[in-house]
Amino acid sequence: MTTVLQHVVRRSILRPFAKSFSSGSPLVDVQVNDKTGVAIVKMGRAPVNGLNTELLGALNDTFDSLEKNKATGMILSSSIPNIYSAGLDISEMYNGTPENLTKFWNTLQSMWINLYSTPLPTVALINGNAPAGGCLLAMSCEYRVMVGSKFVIGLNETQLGLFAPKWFQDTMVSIIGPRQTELALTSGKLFSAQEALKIGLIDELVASEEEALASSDKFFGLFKRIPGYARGQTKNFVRAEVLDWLLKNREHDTKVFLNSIQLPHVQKGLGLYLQSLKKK
Ligand SMILES: CCCC/C=C\CC(=O)SCCNC(=O)CCNC(=O)[C@H](O)C(C)(C)COP(=O)(O)OP(=O)(O)OC[C@H]1O[C@@H](n2cnc3c(N)ncnc32)[C@H](O)[C@@H]1OP(=O)(O)O
Repeated sequence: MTTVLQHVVRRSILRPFAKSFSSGSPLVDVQVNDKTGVAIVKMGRAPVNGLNTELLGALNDTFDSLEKNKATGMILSSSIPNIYSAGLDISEMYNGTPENLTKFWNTLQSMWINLYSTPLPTVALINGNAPAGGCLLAMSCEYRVMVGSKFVIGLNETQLGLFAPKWFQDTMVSIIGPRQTELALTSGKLFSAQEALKIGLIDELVASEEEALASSDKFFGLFKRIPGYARGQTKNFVRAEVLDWLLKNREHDTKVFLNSIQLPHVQKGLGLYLQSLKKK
């Protein structure tokens, strides 16, 4: 079993920076700024950046490669207008075989572990709606900037007859605290941009992507004179408790997911929810 400390040390080693970069997937576009070394990673799985096994795997590979190629920071955003991510692809969870469901969940776990624990400074540039898994992606970054006030963000799983897994919940608790998380999660609340700002679920609300990029630059600028090793260790110690739970409980977490998602009433609810989305 990998402990948090082994994980931190392994991932904090510095390597030389390469200027060009390809994500290797048509679903993820990566542009690295030659001057700053900051990578803008844009999800582009039409129509709504549903997080299926392929997109999750492509994100995971991208995070790995950015670290190996020594990017200096990462902005996680979307190339789909008005959508950050609609969260987990419900089609993957509806009528899935145990094998496919297991692969899907394990890929999600790996992607999250990589994103949550990366020593790179990370910004979520939230340029669209970010329900459920979309909110998880944004919350796993260190700084959140939302562009425009018309979008919503939150963990709405209970509205689908599901529950946010412990590590989704813990990630939110680390940002807005247990009281607000309990209120939000039990009611499946999707926060408006203004509400999210007020509660601290997002750090900034700006009017344009240009402003969001300027805010990101400012955030990355905080670390100009901080040695990467010291920053990375500090980040991971702050995040250790949340991360450690999943590192130690991956199999248990997968079993809980498989048992819950295959319950007949849960499957029925997912089917109805999918239908309601398609009927719109
Ligand atoms: C124990 C289990 C734990 C884990 C549980 C869950 C975690 C999750 O992440 S579950 C996903 C929760 N997500 C949502 O509830 C969001 C649902 N989607 C929306 O609210 C809207 O689609 C959205 C606001 C994101 C975008 O709205 P529109 O731009 O108006 O698009 P449409 O609603 O017309 O959707 C277009 C197209 O995409 C399909 N779609 C939408 N979301 C999903 C999804 N999460 N998974 C799969 N497919 C999705 C939707 O059905 C439409 O399909 P077509 O009609 O076939 O084009």
